[in-house]
Amino acid sequence: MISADGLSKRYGRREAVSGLGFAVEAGQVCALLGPNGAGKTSTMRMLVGLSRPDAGTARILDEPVGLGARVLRRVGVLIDGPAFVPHMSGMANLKLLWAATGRAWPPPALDDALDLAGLGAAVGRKVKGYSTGMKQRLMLAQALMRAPDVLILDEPANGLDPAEVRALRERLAELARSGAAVLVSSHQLAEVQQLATHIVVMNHGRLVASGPLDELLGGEDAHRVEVDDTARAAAVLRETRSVTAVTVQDGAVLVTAPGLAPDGLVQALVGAGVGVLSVNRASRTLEEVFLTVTDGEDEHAAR
Ligand SMILES: Nc1ncnc2c1ncn2[C@@H]1O[C@H](COP(=O)(O)OP(=O)(O)OP(=O)(O)O)[C@@H](O)[C@H]1O
Repeated sequence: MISADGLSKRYGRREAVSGLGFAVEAGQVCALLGPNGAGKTSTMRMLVGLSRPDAGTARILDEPVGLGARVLRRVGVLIDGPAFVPHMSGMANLKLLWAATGRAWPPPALDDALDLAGLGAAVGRKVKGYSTGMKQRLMLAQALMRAPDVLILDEPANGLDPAEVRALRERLAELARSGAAVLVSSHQLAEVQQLATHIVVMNHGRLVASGPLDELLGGEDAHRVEVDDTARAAAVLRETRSVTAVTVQDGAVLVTAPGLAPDGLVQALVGAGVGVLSVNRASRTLEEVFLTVTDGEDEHAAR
């Protein structure tokens, strides 16, 4: 539903996005992650036709994207924020933005979108009196009111309080369940871990990791094994069939072994004379994965 193929963008001599490729299918909530300046916003702008790639293609629902492309009517977008007219009410601003689509008022999902925005009577007040969070929620309402098949949201949780973040998460999950493809950028890794089904991680404009969240976190194939001799255990496991990765960390051995049950690991170790104290599932946090694939670059979400 959303695809980037060889997407590249330069600003002067700086290459903001380099040969980026990924896809988001219907039913997926994909989080686009990366340290500050990694190229997330530049990528999203190209995906919705707000800027032209220097190379590569952006497609939505199998159609190439460009400024004013028809397919964009089916996309809910929150990037940089729409320019609300400050002396008009929230509702009048929504009407104005909707008028640009050439379709009759009201939009198909207006009530749900307003519900999520939770502005209540304030939707009738002038936007210039809105707080940052209220403006952000009005922006979300404009992205969601069209009942989009595709959502592309740049840091949608910015300025929202925890209850609002949760409501947003639930709504995005609901939209994905009903067949939408959702791409969100975020710095809030703990939040992303609860929301995303897939992740794409960028660093310095390039793709550094992508795939289903479960797989990237280790899934069922990763184990943490406590033994009496980590060096020997690591050597034995590296020679064991099905084992694809072995690392020693904090006095334990982390093993990835697709298709091998914990019993198999214990047998291999005990058979080689290594004492096994415990074997547990070793899923990593998204923060650990993020810091590993971005070489620990500053990430303000790590707070
Ligand atoms: N219009 C522009 N002109 C010049 N340089 C730009 C422009 N937009 C972005 N850049 C540069 O391109 C790089 C990628 O920026 P981008 O905003 O896409 O990153 P980001 O991952 O969204 O960052 P953040 O998480 O801080 O929002 C940065 O080095 C940025 O300074």
